[in-house]
Amino acid sequence: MKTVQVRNITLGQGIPKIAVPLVDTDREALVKQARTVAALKPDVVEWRIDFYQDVTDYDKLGQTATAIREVLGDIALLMTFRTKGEGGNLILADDQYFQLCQAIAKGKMADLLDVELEHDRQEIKQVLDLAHRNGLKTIMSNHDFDKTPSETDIFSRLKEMAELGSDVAKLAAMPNNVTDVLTLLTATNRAQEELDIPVITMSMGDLGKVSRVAGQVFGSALTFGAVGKTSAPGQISLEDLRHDMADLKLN
Ligand SMILES: O=C1C[C@@](O)(C(=O)O)C[C@@H](O)[C@@H]1O
Repeated sequence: MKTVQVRNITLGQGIPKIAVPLVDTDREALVKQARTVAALKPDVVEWRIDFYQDVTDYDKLGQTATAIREVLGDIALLMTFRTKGEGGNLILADDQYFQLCQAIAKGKMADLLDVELEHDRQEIKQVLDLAHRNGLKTIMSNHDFDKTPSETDIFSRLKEMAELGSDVAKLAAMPNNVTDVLTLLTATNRAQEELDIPVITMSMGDLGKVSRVAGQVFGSALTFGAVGKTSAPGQISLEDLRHDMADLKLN
């Protein structure tokens, strides 16, 4: 598997990296929370801009990104607009979604840009290319909040992300039983063996918590941990995650 370097972290190597989401709605609260999170030194901070009140005002978005960036020091910043259908907070028409991604890339607002798979594939390719030309790395993502797709489906979605040219492929799915958790883990293991980009997966909810701590065993390169508010069901606190992952570390 190829690894991906972002600032001083290497995704796809060693113990999974930890990303902490920011879900506040205004600049002041975001900068305050970013300061609290930065002091805890996670590998990545994910700004969930679908919660930000001025997300469609690109000047304000850029200014807030700069303000967050200033308090993060060398911690990598991931910017994510999660659409409502994939568990996010807002609906955006496809053209607005891509305009937003383009503004983030052109403005070099982040180190990493989340791009969802369920959009027009040609537009996706263009936005990935634009991000790369502006020095951003990309994480393509796909979410199913109701169920867990089949192993073949999970694998082919992750593979498609790699084929589209993303640096990293991510998939989160909701399990309805233990077999679903195993399905996600099996697909993850296959993807990390067969794809040449790092893979991030998680099984959500309580049943899936095991997948959030055992990434090193099954092949997920990063896990999301909360400081205060969570951004998805089943997310574990940063503190517990660190503790549990240290216990499970492979030597
Ligand atoms: O894609 C993901 C993964 C996630 O949904 C989770 O389940 O931890 C949390 C989101 O904030 C992030 O964008």
